Amino acid sequence: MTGSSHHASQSQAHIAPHHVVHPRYSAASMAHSRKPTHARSKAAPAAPPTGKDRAAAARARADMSPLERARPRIEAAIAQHQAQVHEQYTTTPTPDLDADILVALRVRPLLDHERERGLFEGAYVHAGRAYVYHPIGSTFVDLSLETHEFDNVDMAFGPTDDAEAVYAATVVPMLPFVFEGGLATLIASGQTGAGKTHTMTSLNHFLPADLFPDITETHDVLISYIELYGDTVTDLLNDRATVQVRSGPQGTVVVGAKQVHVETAEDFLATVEIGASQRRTRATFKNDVSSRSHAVCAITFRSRDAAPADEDVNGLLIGGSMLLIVDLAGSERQSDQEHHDAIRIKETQVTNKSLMTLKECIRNRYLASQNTGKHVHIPFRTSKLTLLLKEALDPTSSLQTRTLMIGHLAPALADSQHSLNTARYVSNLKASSLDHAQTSVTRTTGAAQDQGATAAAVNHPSKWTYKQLCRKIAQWSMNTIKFEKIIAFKTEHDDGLTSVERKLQGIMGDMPPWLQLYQMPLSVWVKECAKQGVTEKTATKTWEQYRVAVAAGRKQDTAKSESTGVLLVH
Ligand SMILES: Nc1ncnc2c1ncn2[C@@H]1O[C@H](COP(=O)(O)OP(=O)(O)OP(=O)(O)O)[C@@H](O)[C@H]1O
Repeated sequence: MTGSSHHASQSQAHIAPHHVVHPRYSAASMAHSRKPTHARSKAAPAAPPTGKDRAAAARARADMSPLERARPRIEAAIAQHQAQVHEQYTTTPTPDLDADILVALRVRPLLDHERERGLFEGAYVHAGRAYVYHPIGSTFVDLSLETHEFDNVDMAFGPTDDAEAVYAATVVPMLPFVFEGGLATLIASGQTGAGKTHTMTSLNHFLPADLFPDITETHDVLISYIELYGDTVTDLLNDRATVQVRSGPQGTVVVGAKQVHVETAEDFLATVEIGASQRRTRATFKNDVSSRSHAVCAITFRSRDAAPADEDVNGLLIGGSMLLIVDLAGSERQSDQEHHDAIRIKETQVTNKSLMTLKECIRNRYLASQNTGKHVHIPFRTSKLTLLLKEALDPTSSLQTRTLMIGHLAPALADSQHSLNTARYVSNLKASSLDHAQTSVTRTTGAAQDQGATAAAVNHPSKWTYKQLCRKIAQWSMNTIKFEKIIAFKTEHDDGLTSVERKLQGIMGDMPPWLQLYQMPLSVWVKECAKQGVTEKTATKTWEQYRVAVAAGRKQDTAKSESTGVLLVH
């Protein structure tokens, strides 16, 4: 395993200092660093490029996305950041496997077809931490990279960590807990094509070797396999018969779900294989066999010494001595749907709705864990998925539970927004862990906490007044740039509407000055500054300082789980 864990109590202590590096690689120096000179001197002398060659090269460049064009510079900046991270972190902390909530991130390898499409890596794992690089800026010239470090995850797996390593770190430690009557839940989340099914299938593949034949001496092993699509729940081990998820006096029951008794490793594998083959899949832009539904494989270990199962329960009761393996449908963004037909758009909406409900439950679980004394409602009943996961996620569950969410990240830099969403999703779940909340509360109680929170909020440029923003720009540019001449503060726009009215009418492009500046391409900024007689060097330096300030402010805002920095890609 490349990485592993952090005790919840360590998550703040481990926040890295603000990673800002200025690689300042020129295209020429990059060429030097990639090709050793002796190699070039041995090569046959190249013929000087003709006009035709130059035109072809220009055409090829125009066909490339800004990211592809900037690839050498981006990769150099990332390599430099990674070298820094290696120096900074040399050990992988051991996870606290007794925590009620554990979270992991897994970055899969880049696939051949992705490489062929010119995609390249933008996610990384080192020493139990996951890093996501996120490009900012819309053109080749003003590109920079944000670095996002996730250090409150319990485990992090990189592309070279194989399925067996993931199984050994996640499932194996859960087994004694399950045999002692606990409910262990493993949930795979992440964007479509990020590797959720790949992981969950392999966990089921390794499991029988650790169970059979010994387990059969003391326990019956029963498998149920169901699929959730919107409010429709289907039994994958019973010809896709419709079943119902209900909450009753005994707990959550999947009424009518078949429980298949397996006695050997072969039986186990064959049953799981049948269930998996019955899943609803469809080709999406990102994945040829995308799972368009959530799948839940429940493995119950019924002790022969225990009282016989409750005869009133007709189906699967989510309870103790159970391993729940949950493969969520992949999340997709609006932009991924451009290639979809009407059916797939509908599927995506259904999927996204249930994922949003799960997110809301996680958010409210976090609020509930903050010990504010207020009752926080967690809307488990809003979707079948969350109702089914209620016991696993409800802090007031009467069962002994351990829940591990593995967030899956596709490695491509082009997928960084998805990767950030997934990493934040699991980070938020970790923050809602009862163990984590207790340690945070003891470390940050009282006034110190309030002052810290206020300082963080004030530090982000979005929280500065317009005057403060102008003053900062003046200060960084040694009183040469008058920001108010570049971006005016207007409460009224040219169309006579106020900001609020524009917002209500959904008029786009109504950005506050701090965001206008953040999104302004460097070339435009330099041109505007030149009108005031400011040199390109001063304008560029000021622009860079501002982006660093935005990243630093954001780092403090999200200090619990994520630290950010900026890599300037030159
Ligand atoms: N760790 C890995 N090593 C090698 N290949 C992987 C790995 N993870 C995923 N893949 C490959 O990536 C592709 C997509 O994986 P998978 O179907 O598991 O994604 P998914 O997240 O379940 O997608 P969806 O949500 O669309 O169902 C598959 O071809 C799979 O074999």
